[in-house]
Amino acid sequence: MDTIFAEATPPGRGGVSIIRISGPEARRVAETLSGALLEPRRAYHRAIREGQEVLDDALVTWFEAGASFTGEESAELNLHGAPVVVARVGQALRKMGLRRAEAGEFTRRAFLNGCIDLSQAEGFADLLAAETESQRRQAVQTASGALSRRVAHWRAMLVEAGALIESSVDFADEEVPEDVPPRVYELIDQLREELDREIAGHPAAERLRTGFDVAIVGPPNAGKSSLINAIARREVAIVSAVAGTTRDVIELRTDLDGLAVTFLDTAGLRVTADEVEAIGVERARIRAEEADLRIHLSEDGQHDATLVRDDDLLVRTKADLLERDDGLSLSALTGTGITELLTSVRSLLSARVAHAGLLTHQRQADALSDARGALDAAEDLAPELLAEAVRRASHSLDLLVGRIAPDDYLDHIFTAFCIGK
Ligand SMILES: Nc1nc2c(ncn2[C@@H]2O[C@H](COP(=O)(O)OP(=O)(O)OP(=O)(O)O)[C@@H](O)[C@H]2O)c(=O)[nH]1
Ligand SMILES: [K+]
Ligand SMILES: [Mg+2]
Repeated sequence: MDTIFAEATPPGRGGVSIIRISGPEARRVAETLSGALLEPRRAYHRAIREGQEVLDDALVTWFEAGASFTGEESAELNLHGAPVVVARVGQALRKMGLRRAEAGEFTRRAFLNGCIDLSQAEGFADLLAAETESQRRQAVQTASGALSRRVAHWRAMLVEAGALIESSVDFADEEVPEDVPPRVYELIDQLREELDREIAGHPAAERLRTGFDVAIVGPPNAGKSSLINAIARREVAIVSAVAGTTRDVIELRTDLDGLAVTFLDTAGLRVTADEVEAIGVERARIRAEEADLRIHLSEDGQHDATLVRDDDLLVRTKADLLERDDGLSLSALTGTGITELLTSVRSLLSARVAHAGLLTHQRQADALSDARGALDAAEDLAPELLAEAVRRASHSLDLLVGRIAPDDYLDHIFTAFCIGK
């Protein structure tokens, strides 16, 4: 492994910029710049020098191999947060033979050195992308190894089952059909149940991570764009008295009390001879069908029944014009009913993720489903085949946490990180 470096803080001005160095030369390089650093994990206040020239003064820390994020010897320079300082120190490091790290390379090294597994690396990537409180909480859980611990528990069950099967096969008389100890079936039963439960919790967990789509639908002039503007508290969509104003789907990303929710303003649903509007209506239907929830707006209480699903909200608009107001209604003009509507959306969606599991990525769910599939019909298998099934299930669990992982998949994960992570 060569020694790499990168700034760990975003480009631009700030209080501090951190340059991270990792690899066998980390301590030597840090000492060349700043003088002897006796103890690891201690911050030294030093001048950073290239020859006689002082580049900055900084806090310098080094970490011994085995006690750092990457698992390698590493060092950190806390510099003043000015791009020119970072650029100049970076230049000095390159002159000393260090290579600038690629995106995600520190995390990749942490993975390759066994400090974290693949699911944790995915957790770190999710944490960097997190925008809401629930996404942060979930990502921290994954990054700190919640899924890894669960997998270790399932693996231990498979190891026990495998050992029991092996021993029954080894000692069996060739003529007599071997008996698999009943404990094996208990273990497999329990495992199947636990895997099923975890797999069932995957869609909710993934939704929590990616966020929800809520489509606002209804006939032209129902007030859909007015509603999305009221939610955004700014003009994200054109509002006009002309029916058929909105054509493109307009997305508004929001943090709904900790939940990531994207509201979609859509074209008013009607049959139209206008070619462009017709495309808009078609898109509106598709996005409405794909959304997690729909808010059906209308002035008169009429809704397109073909698009209404179980939990959907049916809401009358322009409540300020209504004489009698029964059921859910709102006015984008006066603001009445909007907080209540958002509260309903929030509680409908959070009810759906109440049983979110630990599988936040399709890849993880696929691996776990493979493990579960290997244990189908275990009761009907001869001992050798049962042992093979247990091995296959173990293998799938190994893939899940990335003990075995194809290079291109690793590339896919780690390049999603930023430089310096
Ligand atoms: N009085 C009243 N008028 C409203 C309200 N909401 C919207 N309007 C008016 O209704 C008309 C249509 O509003 P839009 O928000 O453009 O309706 P839309 O559903 O997006 O219409 P399309 O994009 O054409 O499908 C505009 O003239 C708005 O000012 C409301 O709460 N009260
Ligand atoms: K309109
Ligand atoms: Mg509109």
